[in-house]
Amino acid sequence: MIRFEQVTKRYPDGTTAVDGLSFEVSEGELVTLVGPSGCGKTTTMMMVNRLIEPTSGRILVGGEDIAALDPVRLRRRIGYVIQQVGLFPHRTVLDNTATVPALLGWKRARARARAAELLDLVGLDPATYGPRYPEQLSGGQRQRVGVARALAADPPVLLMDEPFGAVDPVVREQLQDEFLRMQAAVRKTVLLVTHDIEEAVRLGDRMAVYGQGRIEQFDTPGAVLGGPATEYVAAFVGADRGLKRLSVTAVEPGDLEQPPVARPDESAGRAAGRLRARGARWAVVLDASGDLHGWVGLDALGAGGRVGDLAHRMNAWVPVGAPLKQAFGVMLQHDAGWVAVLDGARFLGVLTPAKLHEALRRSVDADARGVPRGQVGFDSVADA
Ligand SMILES: Nc1ncnc2c1ncn2[C@@H]1O[C@H](COP(=O)(O)OP(=O)(O)OP(=O)(O)O)[C@@H](O)[C@H]1O
Repeated sequence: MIRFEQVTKRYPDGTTAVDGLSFEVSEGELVTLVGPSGCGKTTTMMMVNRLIEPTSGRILVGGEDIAALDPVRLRRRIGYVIQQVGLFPHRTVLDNTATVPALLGWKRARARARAAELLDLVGLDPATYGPRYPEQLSGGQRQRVGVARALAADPPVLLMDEPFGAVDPVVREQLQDEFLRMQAAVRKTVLLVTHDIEEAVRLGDRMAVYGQGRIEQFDTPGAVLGGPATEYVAAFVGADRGLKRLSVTAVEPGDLEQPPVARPDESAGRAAGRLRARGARWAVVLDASGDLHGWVGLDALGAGGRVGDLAHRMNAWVPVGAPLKQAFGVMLQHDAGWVAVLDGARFLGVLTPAKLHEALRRSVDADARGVPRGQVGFDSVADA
């Protein structure tokens, strides 16, 4: 969808911002460009919508050499989100969002209807926020409007330059989550510039790690963390890259242990006997179709009666396909030695710290062997 062929940009003062860059972004793929300040990320991105012209080489978008296209028409096919959102202060949020459709000559009613739909998509209620002015929004909300505006004319390509850079870490993570959910639905071809390695790992289907004006490694986050191509990349991704892998490795059914099971209508005494026989201290409570009802401890079963009346709600759970990092977080939050893994309402098993470690090892080994990351990703989380 976006293809760089030996692209070099030299500024008039002699600075070589990018040097012989070649890479390709597939349709519907999100590629993050990450690297230290001044390494050429923004220059790379701005050559795609011709805000900067390359010195040599070719860039193709949708198979067409963009040098031959009218820049204004090209830009209408490319959404652009920047850190200083650049909303028009005297226009309402709704009109800001409708900017590009209006430029494209859409009828006012249609442009506004589309803008309302987009605000909704980025999590802003159009009735509440549409009539406001940008200064009446928080930084995170402004950022969302920036994304909505970029998507308004439904461009196939989205360029994002540090789109979540201007907000605090908590809001930032929230915006990233929302963006991933949205991207799973709209599947744009996205180039996203960031200097934050965590963000690059979290958001990218693949990531390009920049050295000075060059890409040092272009691969899935798992592969970059598991096998940095150069010393430089290893230093850049950091000594804690094992930890970062938690974000890109998914919980899979094969990682799970099966605790004893009790039925809600079963007598407490019978269930307690089974637990003792297995040397277990608790059981999951599942109904006949395998849906999770809760859990029950051996101590509670001493009270007698029916298991269903003694069971606790299961709070420590994650959907299958969730990143290990999320599972680990839930484990810590509930101070539990395990976390239940569900497929919809159906109970699949529990992830224990030992199994979490095994899963991490599996992903390191798989990447070392060059095996693709399977179904790892956030779409599966968003769908769950
Ligand atoms: N108009 C210009 N004239 C001369 N040099 C420039 C110009 N714009 C950028 N550069 C230089 O080109 C190099 C790459 O800049 P670029 O903005 O692409 O980096 P970046 O990786 O996006 O950095 P940052 O993360 O700080 O935004 C830098 O050395 C920068 O100083």
